[in-house]
Amino acid sequence: MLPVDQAESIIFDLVKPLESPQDIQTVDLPDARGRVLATPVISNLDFPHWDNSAMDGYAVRYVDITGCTADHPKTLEIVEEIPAGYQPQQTLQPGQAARIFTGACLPMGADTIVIQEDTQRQGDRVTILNCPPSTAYVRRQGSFYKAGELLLTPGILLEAAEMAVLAASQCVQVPVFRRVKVAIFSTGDELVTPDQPLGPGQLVDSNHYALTALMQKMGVEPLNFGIVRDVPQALKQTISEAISQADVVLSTGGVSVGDYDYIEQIITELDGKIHIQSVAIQPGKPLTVAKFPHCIYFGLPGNPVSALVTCWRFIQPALRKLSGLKSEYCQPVFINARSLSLLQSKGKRETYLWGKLSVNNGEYEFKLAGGTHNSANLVNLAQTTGLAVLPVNCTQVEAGEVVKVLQV
Ligand SMILES: Nc1nc2c(c(=O)[nH]1)N[C@H]1C(S)=C(S)[C@@H](COP(=O)(O)OP(=O)(O)OC[C@H]3O[C@@H](n4cnc5c(N)ncnc54)[C@H](O)[C@@H]3O)O[C@H]1N2
Ligand code: MOO
Ligand SMILES: [Mg+2]
Repeated sequence: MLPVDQAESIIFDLVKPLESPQDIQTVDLPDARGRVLATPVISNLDFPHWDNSAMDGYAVRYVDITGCTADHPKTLEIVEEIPAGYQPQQTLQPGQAARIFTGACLPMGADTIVIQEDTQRQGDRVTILNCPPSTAYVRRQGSFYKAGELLLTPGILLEAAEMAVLAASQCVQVPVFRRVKVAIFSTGDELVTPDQPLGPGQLVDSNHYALTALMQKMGVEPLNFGIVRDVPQALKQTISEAISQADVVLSTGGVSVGDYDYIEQIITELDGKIHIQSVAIQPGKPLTVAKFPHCIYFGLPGNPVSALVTCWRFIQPALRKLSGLKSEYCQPVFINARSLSLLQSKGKRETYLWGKLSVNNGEYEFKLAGGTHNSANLVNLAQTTGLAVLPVNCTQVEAGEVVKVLQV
């Protein structure tokens, strides 16, 4: 049994991120959300594009109003009104001001904005009652970003803020990495789909739904290979198709030591190289990891909790790396939280106990899910947001103590 951290680094090293030109595609801007940026984005626009006003008020020449106060006000002639989107026509001369609004271009000659609250208007004249600092409320062209500099770096996930940056820089065709293809199948003679009647000893293939949902959430492309019987020939057929079509294969079941557990044997027959056969993790011990020339194979344990916990712990970070995300975005997130519950483990394997991670009065808390903690019990896995981690040899964490929690 490999320690969890060793298994983690073997998996991470096996994964080679998408980076070749064939892995890059161009998508229309509206379709870029949730994708990973593949090449640097550089804009030929300055941000702000022009000197403009940050407030509604008057554009002035600072020299004209220096030192003025309510007791010693200064009156200026208004020569122009400049709403946003309008190109100023006048250059301010001594003693002149322009009415200006937030986001509107600064007229030539102006260097400072006086907010309208500090003024009094009389027809085409304005009296300045308070002198702001020089250059107040002026957003200078290029002060946020200079054209030609790096705007967005590759390997980032495109979400709301990045979409705004792309749109603002008029990047309407976005270079992104293609979606990673993940083949999913479940193995077991006992399995039926949710719509089939349950015969004696049968069980619904819930793993398919768990894994597909997680893959959809991650933005990868799941390929559904269905349920495969515990028949070596059928398994061999499915595995060879899956490894030829996908970047990653996720199967569940058939990786333990039972007479119907064929996965490792078939991987070997198909010339896959097995790197991991079991991990000192509870649940999830028989996790099997193998490499084919163009594909990584994860044989997840069949028990529903074991399948999902190994995915959260190992597969999600690996898929992030494969998708082209920078390594700083790939690591699992662990949080120190105060446990509200007594946590227990046999101490032999690194133990993951499921429950709710939440924040109370600014402090993270972990509450163990009620009911039975058994790798076959998927019922109390619902609503899990964190997995408390008890290291090997740690058999108990008292309620009130701090525990490391994997955020899921
Ligand atoms: N003698 C030993 N037996 C077992 C060991 C061991 O070390 N020695 N390890 C146990 C552990 S730990 C686990 S985890 C399981 C893993 O078993 P497999 O990966 O071989 O999975 P199966 O035997 O095919 O199924 C296990 C369990 O899960 C149910 N299952 C399977 N597929 C699905 C599915 N798609 N959806 C829902 N449930 C599924 C299946 O019915 C079994 O109950 O092995 C232990 N045994
Ligand atoms: O590893 Mo198994 O998942 O303990 O049941
Ligand atoms: Mg088995």
